[in-house]
Amino acid sequence: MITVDEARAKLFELAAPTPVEEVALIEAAGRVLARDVAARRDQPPFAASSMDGYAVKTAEVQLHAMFKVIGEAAAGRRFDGHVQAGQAVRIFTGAPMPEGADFVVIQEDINRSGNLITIVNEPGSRDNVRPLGGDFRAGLTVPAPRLLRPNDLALLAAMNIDRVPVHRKPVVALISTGDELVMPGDTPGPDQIIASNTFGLKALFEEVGAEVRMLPIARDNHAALKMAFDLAAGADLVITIGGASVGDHDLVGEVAEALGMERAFYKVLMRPGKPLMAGRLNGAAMIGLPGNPVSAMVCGHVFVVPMIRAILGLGALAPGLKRAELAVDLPANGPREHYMRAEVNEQGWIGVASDQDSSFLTILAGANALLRRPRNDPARAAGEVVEYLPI
Ligand SMILES: Nc1nc2c(c(=O)[nH]1)N[C@H]1C(S)=C(S)[C@@H](COP(=O)(O)OP(=O)(O)OC[C@H]3O[C@@H](n4cnc5c(N)ncnc54)[C@H](O)[C@@H]3O)O[C@H]1N2
Ligand code: MOO
Repeated sequence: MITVDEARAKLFELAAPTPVEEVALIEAAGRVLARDVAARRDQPPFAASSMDGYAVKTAEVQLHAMFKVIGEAAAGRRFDGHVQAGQAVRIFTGAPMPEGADFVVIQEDINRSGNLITIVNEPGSRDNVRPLGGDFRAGLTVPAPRLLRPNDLALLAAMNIDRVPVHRKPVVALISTGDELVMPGDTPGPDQIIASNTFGLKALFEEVGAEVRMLPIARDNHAALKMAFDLAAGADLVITIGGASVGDHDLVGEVAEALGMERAFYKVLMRPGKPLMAGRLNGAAMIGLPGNPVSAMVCGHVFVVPMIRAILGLGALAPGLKRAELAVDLPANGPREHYMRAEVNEQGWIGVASDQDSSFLTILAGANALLRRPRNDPARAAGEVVEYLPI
């Protein structure tokens, strides 16, 4: 058996980044920028007023000074003349500064009578002018790779970039396997349960930018599993759930190998998630997740999410762990790295769920963290600092 880190490294070897495609900026939220993009203009493209008020010459700004208003500058419509000594231009936020003026006295500090204004409050030294290119100059790059967040989209729009090069969304095919499974809403037979894993995993993988195809449930026989793999053709990543262990009906590895799967590994020193398998199948990466619902979700967080990020060009990085103080004592851990369902409270203390059964979804849904116990970690006392993966 290999360790969690070794398994993740082997998964990263199977994770080829998807090709680059161009999408409209309006579609680019959550996509991964694949090439540096450069601003097409300066922002602001002219010195602009940052306040509503009156544009004047700095040298003339003092309490009780008087000016004659000779025109107006609004956002989108500049004042064409030149401001001379003793003159002011009515100006609004975002408007280009008129030539000859380099200070905006805010209107709250002005008394106006007809075309005459007087500075009636101490105007201070802030000129209220945004210099040309103060935010960015043409040519400033947004470097790739970068997961495009809402703030990035606003920046790219301001840079006048209407199309962006991004990695194509990896297509993930999800296959539940098992005679016991029916879909939510169906009527299960007396020995059947509802397929739950695919729903959690689909949401998890879509959250990190994959396009997920949920395939029909495959029954526990060679023909059904083969058909499921056929339906998965074209996916970048084929993920099966269940049938990974050692029982007589656990056929996934057997069928995948008969179809040409080159195995990268089988079984990981991990709890839950031991019977994890991976390999390459017809040019796609293939992962066989264990069927236990919590095991499948934990493997999704610990392995598949980082792998999807790598396929998206974001690099081969383990998921970021955080630290918290233990709220309880913990016994020594065994030889498998343990991901315990846990809850971190607002004070930064972490407590573990009392039942760590790898099939209990109520406990997983109530957790906000997976507390990571390293292999053979000694007993830990309340107050010690431990690592966890936020979920
Ligand atoms: N003799 C041994 N038995 C088992 C071992 C072992 O080492 N020796 N490992 C155990 C561990 S650990 C796990 S985890 C499970 C994993 O088994 P499989 O991957 O073969 O999964 P199944 O047997 O098909 O299912 C296990 C469990 O999960 C339920 N299941 C499966 N798929 C779904 C789904 N899509 N949605 C909801 N629930 C699902 C299934 O009904 C079973 O209850 O093996 C242990 N056994
Ligand atoms: O993957 Mo299993 O959970 O170790 O029960």
